[in-house]
Amino acid sequence: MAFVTHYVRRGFSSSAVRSVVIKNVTIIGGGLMGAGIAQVAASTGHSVTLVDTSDDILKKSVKGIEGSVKRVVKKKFADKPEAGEELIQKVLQNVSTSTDAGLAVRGSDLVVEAIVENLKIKQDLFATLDKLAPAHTIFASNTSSLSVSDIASSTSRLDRFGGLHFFNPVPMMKLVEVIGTSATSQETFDSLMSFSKVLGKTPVSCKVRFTIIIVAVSCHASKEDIDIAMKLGAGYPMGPFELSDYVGLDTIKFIMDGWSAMDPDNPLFAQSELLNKLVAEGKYGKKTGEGFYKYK
Ligand SMILES: CC(=O)CC(=O)SCCNC(=O)CCNC(=O)[C@H](O)C(C)(C)COP(=O)(O)OP(=O)(O)OC[C@H]1O[C@@H](n2cnc3c(N)ncnc32)[C@H](O)[C@@H]1OP(=O)(O)O
Ligand SMILES: NC(=O)C1=CN([C@@H]2O[C@H](COP(=O)(O)OP(=O)(O)OC[C@H]3O[C@@H](n4cnc5c(N)ncnc54)[C@H](O)[C@@H]3O)[C@@H](O)[C@H]2O)C=CC1
Repeated sequence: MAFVTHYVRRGFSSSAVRSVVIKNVTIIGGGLMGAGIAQVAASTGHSVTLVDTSDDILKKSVKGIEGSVKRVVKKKFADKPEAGEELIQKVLQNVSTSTDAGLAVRGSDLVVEAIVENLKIKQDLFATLDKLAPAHTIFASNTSSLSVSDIASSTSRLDRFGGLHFFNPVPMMKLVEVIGTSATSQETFDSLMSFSKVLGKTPVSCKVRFTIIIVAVSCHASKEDIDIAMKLGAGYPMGPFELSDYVGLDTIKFIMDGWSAMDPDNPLFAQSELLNKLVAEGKYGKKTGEGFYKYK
């Protein structure tokens, strides 16, 4: 572990703040987001351990990382194939995998959690890791919709806990939302901001909402018409149904159910029969080959 001292402006005054230099990162969850976060962390020189529940899933994650970094290289190093090959090798060397989260966090400066969007499961994971990770290790959740304070409450390191909300696809999307709870220390917050910048991202401190997706799944026009309207009329790169398939309908349902539980009378969060049906049939979107649209 190392510290740097730098100056931040808060209001009209500046104050010296230390932030943890993050070198070793454990990422829990090797799905869409975890694999993407592992890729960008590895390509910016971090030593990454990617954790999931089985070796088969992890093999798929690493294959996905390799495929994605090759896409980046094809664009970025079109004229410099050797530099491109070097980056591919660097990423693959910097990523190791494990099915033992407790073991993986032992040498970590930062743990980023990107598992299923379920409060109890995230709390249980962090409660276990809290007992095993070194005292200095910062914990961060990539949650889309849950309260970071609620997740952190299962640990005894409230000051070293925050949200790091990346966007999908992680290698392409520049934004990272850094979320500090009322208990997050300034040092932790600054460390998460610095880490995001080192990854080449633009960190901001704010909350996220998916009103467009929610309005779309509750709406009665055809999905094709809504997607075309949002792309051609509003300049969105993907329409809300395409984007829902891209995010994962299982994740969208976790988010909507969570908000519905918090605000049951809000018609925006009313159950969508179509969404429920697709999820019940295992049609989660692009990752399973079918969601609102078919991808096979
Ligand atoms: C749920 C949450 O909590 C928060 C969220 O993340 S919400 C989701 C936020 N994300 C968005 O809104 C994404 C909206 N979509 C987009 O920005 C774009 O459609 C996109 C960047 C995903 C793809 O770009 P595109 O131009 O539409 O399509 P596409 O031709 O597939 O990609 C262009 C290039 O981007 C790059 N690219 C796209 N996806 C990539 C990936 N996963 N890895 C690496 N490179 C990628 C590649 O260079 C690709 O070129 P090749 O196909 O030749 O490899
Ligand atoms: N899909 C998206 O566009 C975005 C998702 N998020 C958030 O990121 C998190 C992950 O989402 P995705 O990557 O899309 O999900 P995903 O379903 O693609 O991947 C989740 C992975 O976590 C693994 N996992 C589940 N429980 C685990 C445990 N206890 N220990 C280790 N691994 C475990 C699963 O096997 C799976 O591989 C969620 O909180 C989601 O809300 C945030 C931004 C965008």
